[in-house]
Amino acid sequence: MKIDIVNFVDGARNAEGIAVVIDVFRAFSVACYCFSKGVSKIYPIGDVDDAYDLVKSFDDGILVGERKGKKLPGFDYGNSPTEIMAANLLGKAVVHTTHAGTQGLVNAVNADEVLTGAFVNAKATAKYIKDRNPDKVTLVKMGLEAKSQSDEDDLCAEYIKMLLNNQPFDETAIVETLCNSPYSERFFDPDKPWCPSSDFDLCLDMNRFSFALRSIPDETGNLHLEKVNVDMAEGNRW
Ligand SMILES: O=C(O)[C@H](CS(=O)(=O)O)OP(=O)(O)O
Repeated sequence: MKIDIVNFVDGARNAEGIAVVIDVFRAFSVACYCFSKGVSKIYPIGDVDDAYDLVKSFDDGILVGERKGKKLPGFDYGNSPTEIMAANLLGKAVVHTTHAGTQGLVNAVNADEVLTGAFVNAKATAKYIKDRNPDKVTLVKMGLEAKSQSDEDDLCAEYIKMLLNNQPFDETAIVETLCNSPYSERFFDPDKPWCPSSDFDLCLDMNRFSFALRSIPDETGNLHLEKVNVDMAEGNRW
């Protein structure tokens, strides 16, 4: 299995094999928490106006997402796992647009299969890939605003790569590193209430979920995320 690590929208566009689009803070942590709250579907969208249009086609649709970290006008929830955990989302269709994460999914058009990447389901994602045994895996780090490197996505890519290679990785050290990272400061800044410290904790709740999220087009051509439960006991070497 050849594993490449690439960056941002260009990296997503050129990703081959199984692509894992990684966005720890916060898009793909949020997506996992949405499924844990019983949403029916998540539609990752690039353009904000497309999100406003798409949600109108659902009786039970809600808008989740951000630009510059803040909830968008008319949206039901920000890109915040804390908000998602407090919401009643059973059966809702989530239309999700974010500055970085969802841009990677909509641009990963050359991959055979596209998955989301986050710490909350990293082992399940790696196990899913190992079971598929692909020739090529591309780990796409979306970083800050899909423009610059960020510690959490770099570490998550390294972590998934080590899991795929059956190598040990100190998960406690990941959390410690991120506690002291400048990329985590916004979660502890009283002037940024849209990034609560509980989001930091929820995004770093390592391997809380035993499912992978696949991004696949539906019959109308819109992408949606599909939850794939992964048997973590059978053949689990971690
Ligand atoms: O909502 C977030 O935390 C980020 C903001 S930014 O793009 O990294 O500045 O959005 P996401 O798309 O989840 O990375």
